Amino acid sequence: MIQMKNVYKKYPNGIVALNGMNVEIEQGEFVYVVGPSGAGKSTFIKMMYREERPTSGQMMINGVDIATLKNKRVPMLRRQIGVVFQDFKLLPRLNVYENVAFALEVIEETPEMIRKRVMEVLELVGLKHKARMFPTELSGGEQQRISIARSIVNKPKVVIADEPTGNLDPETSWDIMDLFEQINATGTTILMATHNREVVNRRRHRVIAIEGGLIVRDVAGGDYGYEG
Ligand SMILES: Nc1ncnc2c1ncn2[C@@H]1O[C@H](COP(=O)(O)OP(=O)(O)OP(=O)(O)O)[C@@H](O)[C@H]1O
Repeated sequence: MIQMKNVYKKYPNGIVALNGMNVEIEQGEFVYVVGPSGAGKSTFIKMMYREERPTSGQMMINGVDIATLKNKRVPMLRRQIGVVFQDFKLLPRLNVYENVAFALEVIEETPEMIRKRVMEVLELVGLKHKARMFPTELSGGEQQRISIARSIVNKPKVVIADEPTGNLDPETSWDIMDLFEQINATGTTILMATHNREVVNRRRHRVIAIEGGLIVRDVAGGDYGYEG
């Protein structure tokens, strides 16, 4: 479970990105985070995997306050959380297999276990046959599939996605959404910041709308709610 209590974030340049946020997200929920540009969506999401720290307030994940978590404990936290970005962030010198295996190799799993699990997630995203290819040889949609495979290889409880369909055409975006729904159906929490109105309106889930660093709307099965 994710719980934010009075989370306030002021960047060193003086900008207040989060202005006292309170939210609770239960295990297994699918949550969209929407709002205008600069509203604080990315900052909100970055709090969840300790990419940024609150200036004040509590940021709890499964009972642990990650706002005050010691740096040496952060890798442990990140193992429970998968992250997917708009621009994929695959390592260009590693092939598909190696990109996905990387997260497991750093926690020293056995080679047999790594191989089995990597092939399993590549199969799930439909790209087992491209395991030896490099990121530059793949389409945007395929690269995003690989980054999703990488995000779930550790069997995290939560997958956090910041604009995962932002660089993809509409048709590919639906395929990517299907994958997130499939992952959610296994009990994994999905938290997704998005500007994709079509997706939010057609695949209904909880919607948290942020404006000026505050939650202005929080509705189960809500719509996108913004024009343009
Ligand atoms: N690293 C940073 N240093 C200073 N200010 C920042 C930093 N990151 C974001 N901001 C500022 O914090 C505010 C919120 O930014 P954030 O990226 O969270 O918004 P967003 O809702 O994700 O926007 P977008 O939809 O455009 O990605 C903005 O005013 C932004 O300029």
